[in-house]
Amino acid sequence: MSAPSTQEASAMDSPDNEATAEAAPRNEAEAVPSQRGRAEVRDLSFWYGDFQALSDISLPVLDRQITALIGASGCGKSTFLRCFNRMHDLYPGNRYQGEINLQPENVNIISPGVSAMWVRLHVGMVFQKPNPFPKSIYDNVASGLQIRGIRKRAVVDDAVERSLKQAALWDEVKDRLNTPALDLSGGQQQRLCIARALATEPELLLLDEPTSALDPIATAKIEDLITDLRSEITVLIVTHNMQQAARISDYTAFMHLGELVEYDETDTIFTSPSSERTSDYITGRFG
Ligand SMILES: Nc1ncnc2c1ncn2[C@@H]1O[C@H](COP(=O)(O)OP(=O)(O)OP(=O)(O)O)[C@@H](O)[C@H]1O
Repeated sequence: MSAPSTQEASAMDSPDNEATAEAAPRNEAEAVPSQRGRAEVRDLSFWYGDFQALSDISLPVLDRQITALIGASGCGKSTFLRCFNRMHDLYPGNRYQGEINLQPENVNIISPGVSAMWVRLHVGMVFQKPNPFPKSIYDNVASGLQIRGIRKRAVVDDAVERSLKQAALWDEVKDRLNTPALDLSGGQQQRLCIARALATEPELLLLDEPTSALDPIATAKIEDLITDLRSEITVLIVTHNMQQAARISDYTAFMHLGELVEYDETDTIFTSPSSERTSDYITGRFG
């Protein structure tokens, strides 16, 4: 990762950013075993204008683990995820409160003193619908590196190959890297978007229902690649699919009406949740 600018460095040094990975988790996060946090969310609230969409959420996002966000439609899963790459900054009137401290830099990434561009270079995001640029396969994956000023051909070539391999797409595209990305199938396009996000070696990868637009075979390939990435990268994934959360995640956070109801190891959430609301949701009694 490149060093942040002076302004960003000073933001890191500010008292707002004193939380550390080892700091004692609070609220729901207390159930979590001691393990290194990639990000620590503390008392996060968020407003769309006058509407409060998130209330006082605290949880850790553990390093090189897959954390799933589940909950009924409108509970705030996407709103929560989008705080991590400052997507909400694009619209005036939106307001954050609290902290999301990214490690190892120990930067509160929702602090106004930290640039959204810096955050997006450290936190990658993949959306529900595949959205490749209308460029070649190679240029799609190389785009994030170019934004970072990395132009040396050999370095970019290596990063493109590594990322496409990580996204389990290399074997299918290695002989046609200069053909249009939009000629790929939907499932291939989504794996390309994952490769594009991985190319800048993000500390955290956000996935917002990455398989909801895909058929079961393409979905299985994406699930396999996410679980293969587990040893290398930290993943935060929104999913409507309970089976998917149970299959691929290590930890699960259940949200309801903008609040975090329960956060625990995925096995515990699905076999013996402590909240009746969680139990009702995962057994299909509501939502
Ligand atoms: N741009 C916006 N302006 C105002 N309110 C919004 C905006 N986007 C979302 N909301 C509201 O914020 C709440 C949370 O929405 P969000 O999309 O985060 O929920 P979700 O759990 O991701 O839902 P889904 O599973 O249906 O995608 C909802 O009440 C929604 O109507």
